[in-house]
Amino acid sequence: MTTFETIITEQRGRVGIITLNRPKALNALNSQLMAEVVSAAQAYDTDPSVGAIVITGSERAFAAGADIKEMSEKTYVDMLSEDFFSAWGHLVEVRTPVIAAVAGFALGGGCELAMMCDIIIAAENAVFGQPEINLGVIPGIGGSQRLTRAIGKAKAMDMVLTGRRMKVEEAERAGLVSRVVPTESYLDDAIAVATTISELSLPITILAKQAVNRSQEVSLAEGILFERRVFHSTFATDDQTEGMAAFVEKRDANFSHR
Ligand SMILES: CC(C)=CC(=O)SCCNC(=O)CCNC(=O)[C@H](O)C(C)(C)COP(=O)(O)OP(=O)(O)OC[C@H]1O[C@@H](n2cnc3c(N)ncnc32)[C@H](O)[C@@H]1OP(=O)(O)O
Repeated sequence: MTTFETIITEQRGRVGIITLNRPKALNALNSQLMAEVVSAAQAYDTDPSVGAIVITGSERAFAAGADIKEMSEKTYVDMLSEDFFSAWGHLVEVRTPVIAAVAGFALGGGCELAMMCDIIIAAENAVFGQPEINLGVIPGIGGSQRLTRAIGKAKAMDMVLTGRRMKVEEAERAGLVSRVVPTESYLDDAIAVATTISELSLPITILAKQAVNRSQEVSLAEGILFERRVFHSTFATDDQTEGMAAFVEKRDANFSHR
């Protein structure tokens, strides 16, 4: 068993849950916390008993950003030689579907962490923003890129250049979040979505995630070819045989994740 200091991990059924646990600092993301998040996510990713991962914070803050106090001590050469923030990118290499359950502040690195996940389930009190401009810096964990892809250049420019915060209704309209749910139940709602995914075929959910993610990287023609080849490959799985047989026989599918 791995003991973490700044996160709590728990498995419920086939769902692995990672809870950020720096409440006094509103879950500010320091290097240790992010290393622990990546390590926990990688461990769940290689565990066949886990079919979906949920990353969450507290009702007050998903995460109020990268840790400003940690960064304030650093020089340009520190940042360059440490390649600061590069290690956080390993989270997007996780193949198992990852859901962000966001309540309260999701600012700066908090918003960027949510955007590294595959689905964002947001509580009614969630607030998103990229306020780095107020600190004399710019987003550094993908915010200028992923936010622009998620909500378009017009709104992303507005957010990044003014540092303004976006309430959840606007975030949903803009396409940043997948679902808005009551604050009282946001974590249960996110776990329910994760449970649904985790009970489907794991190899097929991995392929589905890869296909959607490919659309962010390549041309439409290349993406469609990639999708078709991956679709063909699903016919090499037991779960394709089972899923289609279950439909024909009018029963629930019993996926073996093979
Ligand atoms: C630079 C890159 C690439 C990425 C970034 O993420 S930069 C950071 C972006 N985030 C921000 O600028 C938000 C900073 N935080 C705030 O503006 C406020 O804390 C707030 C609006 C989220 C909440 O304000 P509130 O008055 O309710 O609470 P505070 O007293 O301000 O905070 C409580 C406690 O948490 C510490 N805190 C909050 N955010 C951070 C952070 N990003 N880094 C480090 N520490 C943070 C805050 O200092 C306070 O702790 P102390 O009382 O011990 O100072």
